Amino acid sequence: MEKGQLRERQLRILTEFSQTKEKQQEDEILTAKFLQSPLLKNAQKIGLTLSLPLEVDTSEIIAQLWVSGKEVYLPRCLPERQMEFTKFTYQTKLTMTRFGVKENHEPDAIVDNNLDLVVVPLLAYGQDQSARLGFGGGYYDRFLAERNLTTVSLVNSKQLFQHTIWSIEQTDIPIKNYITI
Ligand SMILES: Nc1nc2c(c(=O)[nH]1)N(C=O)[C@@H](CNc1ccc(C(=O)N[C@@H](CCC(=O)O)C(=O)O)cc1)CN2
Ligand SMILES: Nc1ncnc2c1ncn2[C@@H]1O[C@H](COP(=O)(O)OP(=O)(O)OP(=O)(O)O)[C@@H](O)[C@H]1O
Repeated sequence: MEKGQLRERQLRILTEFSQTKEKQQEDEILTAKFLQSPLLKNAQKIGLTLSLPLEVDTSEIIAQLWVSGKEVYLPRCLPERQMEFTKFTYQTKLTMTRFGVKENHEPDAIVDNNLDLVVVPLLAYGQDQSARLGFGGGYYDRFLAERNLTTVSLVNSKQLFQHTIWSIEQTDIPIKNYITI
């Protein structure tokens, strides 16, 4: 299957799922599993996103990372599909982007891409090839291609595929670690 075709299908399925109690329950399980994950133990600087409703909810994770004294970094999109991470605290001023997520575009933002762990958002995850399907901007593939960072994805029941049923590209970076329900 072409990526674009599966992306459209996943957007529809995940939007529908986002309105259910099951989605909320899965978010809670994924949050708990992530917070207990050995990947987090020695990680101080964590990169993750502010989730859209159709994505795995990251809000409680961010709150708990702050409580445990870890540093949270959010991506911001730059020209030419580049991306960088900015430090996120309760005081950070955010502005809404056309994509629909808030980002820190303040001139004094603290930029740091040397993260200990990056939680990578997705629409689909193919277990057999550690393959990831995202929104199609190619932001994470470009970002990860330039660095050797530890990555993990949180994958709910609608996002999980035992077999990668879409055609992967040369530039797709596998996400080696995943946590699912
Ligand atoms: N919650 C969340 N934040 C995230 C991501 C994500 O997947 N989830 N991203 C994961 O990568 C980055 C943003 N990804 C994007 C992916 C695609 C387009 C995109 O297709 N833009 C269209 C124009 C849309 C518009 O401006 O109306 C385009 O460039 O053609 C934009 C951002 C960073 N932040
Ligand atoms: N490192 C790269 N260099 C040049 N082009 C790239 C690179 N990585 C990805 N691309 C291109 O960017 C486009 C979008 O990539 P892809 O469909 O994999 O995005 P995605 O991983 O779903 O999106 P995102 O990471 O933004 O969620 C593709 O045309 C792909 O070939």
